[in-house]
Amino acid sequence: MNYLLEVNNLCKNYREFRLKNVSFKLPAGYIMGFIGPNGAGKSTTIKSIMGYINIDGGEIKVLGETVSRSDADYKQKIGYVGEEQYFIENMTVGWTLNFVSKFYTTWDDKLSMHLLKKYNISPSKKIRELSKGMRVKLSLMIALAHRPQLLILDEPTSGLDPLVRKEILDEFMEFVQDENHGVFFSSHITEDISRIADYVTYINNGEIILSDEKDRLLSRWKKVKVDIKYADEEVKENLRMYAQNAFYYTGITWDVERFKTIMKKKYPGAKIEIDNISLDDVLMSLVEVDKHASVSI
Ligand SMILES: Nc1ncnc2c1ncn2[C@@H]1O[C@H](COP(=O)(O)OP(=O)(O)OP(=O)(O)O)[C@@H](O)[C@H]1O
Repeated sequence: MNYLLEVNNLCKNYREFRLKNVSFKLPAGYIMGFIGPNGAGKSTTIKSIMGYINIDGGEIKVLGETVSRSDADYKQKIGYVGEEQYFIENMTVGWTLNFVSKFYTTWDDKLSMHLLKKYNISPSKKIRELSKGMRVKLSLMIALAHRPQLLILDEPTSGLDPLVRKEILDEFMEFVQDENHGVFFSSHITEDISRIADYVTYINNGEIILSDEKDRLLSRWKKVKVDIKYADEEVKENLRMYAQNAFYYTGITWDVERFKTIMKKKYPGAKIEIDNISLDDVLMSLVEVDKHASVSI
C-alpha cells in the first residue's frame, strides 16, 4: 500500500507530558481523523510531523521518505493549517496571497483566484476584517493553492458554525477525489470525523489507543444485551461500559464475533441482542475510567 504519512514510535518529552511511541499510517486516497481530549497530544504530534519541534525518538515518513526537522523540501508537499492563523493584520488578502506564494515553487495562481471566488473572500479586504470562518478558509486556500499531495490540519473546524464546517469538510472530500491525495486532521468534533473520515486515530495522554478504518471499527464495536443469568467475570472482562439490572446486562464489545464465540462456548443457549453504536459511543467507551465498574440500569 502507498502511504502518504507514516508515524512510527514517535516520542516527545516535555517536562510534564510525553508522547509515547505514537504510531499510525495514512494510505493515499483517504482522510484520517485524529481525535482526543484536550491536552492529549494532538498538536504536539502535528508539530512533530511538520518539523516545528524537535522529537526525542521515532520516525516520520511523508510520501514514503523519512523526514527530519532540517528538511524544508517535504513541507512543499504538505498543505498545512495550524490551530491559529497568523497573518499580518493590516495587510489585505491579495497582498497576503502574493507574499505567501513566493515561498512555494508549485504555487498555482489560477487555483488561488478560483478558491478566493469560491470562498467569497474579497482580495481587497484587510486581514483584520475577516471573520474566524474566513480566516480558516483563507488558510485552507493557501494550503491548497500550492497543490500539495497531503493536507495536515490542526483543529480546522473548531469554533466554526455548522455551515462553514460543512464547506471545509466538503473541500477535504473533494481533495481526496484524486487518489494520490490524503488528509490528516485533528478535531474534537466526533460528528465531523464520523461524517468524512475513512480512518480514525484516537490519542489519550500521549498514547495511541486506537487507529483503524472507521467502517471496520463500526462493524466490530457493538452494544450487546444479554440475560443476567449469563453474566460472569470473563464475560465482563470482554465488555466496556458494563451495566446491569435484575434481568439483563449490557455492554460494548470491541470485537462482536469474538464475544459471540466466547458466549457460544460458555452459554450455548444464551440469546445476544446486538445493536450498532456510533463513533461517539466507541470513543466514550475508550475513555471509560474503570471498565469493570458496574452501574445500575
Ligand atoms: N512547549 C511546551 N512545553 C511544555 N509542555 C508543552 C509544550 N507544548 C505542549 N505542552 C504540553 O503537552 C501536552 C499536550 O499538548 P497538545 O497541545 O499537544 O494537546 P492537544 O491534544 O493538541 O490539546 P488541545 O485539544 O487542547 O489543543 C499538554 O499537557 C501541554 O501542556
